[in-house]
Amino acid sequence: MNASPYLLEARDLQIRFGGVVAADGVDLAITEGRNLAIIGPNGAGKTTFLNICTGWIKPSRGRVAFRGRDITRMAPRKICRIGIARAFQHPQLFTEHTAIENMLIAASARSGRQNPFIDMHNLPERGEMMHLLDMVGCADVADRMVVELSEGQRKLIDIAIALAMKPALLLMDEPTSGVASAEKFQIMDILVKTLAEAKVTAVFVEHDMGIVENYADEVAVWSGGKVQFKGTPQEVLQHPEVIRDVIGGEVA
Ligand SMILES: Nc1ncnc2c1ncn2[C@@H]1O[C@H](COP(=O)(O)OP(=O)(O)OP(=O)(O)O)[C@@H](O)[C@H]1O
Repeated sequence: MNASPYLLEARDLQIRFGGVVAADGVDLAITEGRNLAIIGPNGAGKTTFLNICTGWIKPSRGRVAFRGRDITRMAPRKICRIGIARAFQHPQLFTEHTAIENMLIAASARSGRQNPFIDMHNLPERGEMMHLLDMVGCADVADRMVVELSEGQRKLIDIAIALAMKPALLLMDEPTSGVASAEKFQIMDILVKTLAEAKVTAVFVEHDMGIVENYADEVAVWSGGKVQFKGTPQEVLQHPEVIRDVIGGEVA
């Protein structure tokens, strides 16, 4: 039973790498259904937070709970199985395979059926994987080699792979980085709609304030290894310290 009102709750996270304090008492609560953007200057500890939540880094102090369950010392594979998926800044795809083949490779890994001689195209998950590609608007490129696709399409396929794990929470590092400006909003439209349909809450690190303003329900501002503010995009993006330290503009 989930005794916590939050989907994910981080309390007092601390980690240092040599002389660098990458998390210095991080406190953050994420509510189910409220997409959260993480913003902040380079080196503030944003990616470190995602790494702690996915089990890749163990904090020296503090606790992370997912649906009230302590996951601080849990292995990444187990964290993924209980409902936290991750998508990276650079999509982790096999570029010399087609989009559907990438989906089917992920389906094989999910089921633990990693036989190199298996007839991938006849896997029972093919229908499900085509449906996921369809959800992210990539069904028409299912048989195209990933190397031929745009960065935006690769990002969407990477998200479709993450959704194959049936997560409740998807953590993304800069979902629109490397995507042509004209394509960014289109990608985010598809992404946010797909995640809402799949009932997945998104947390995304983002440097583009236009994306934050349009697609986040809440924004957490990272600075010096901790969360300095949290609020709606309207509240946060007009905060004088955020304008000065993160957006880099003149304070009115
Ligand atoms: N594995 C590591 N070993 C040593 N130092 C690290 C490690 N991971 C992160 N750091 C350092 O910790 C600090 C926070 O890094 P992190 O990548 O979390 O910041 P960030 O806010 O995501 O930055 P950016 O916006 O540039 O991606 C940085 O100074 C970084 O160099």
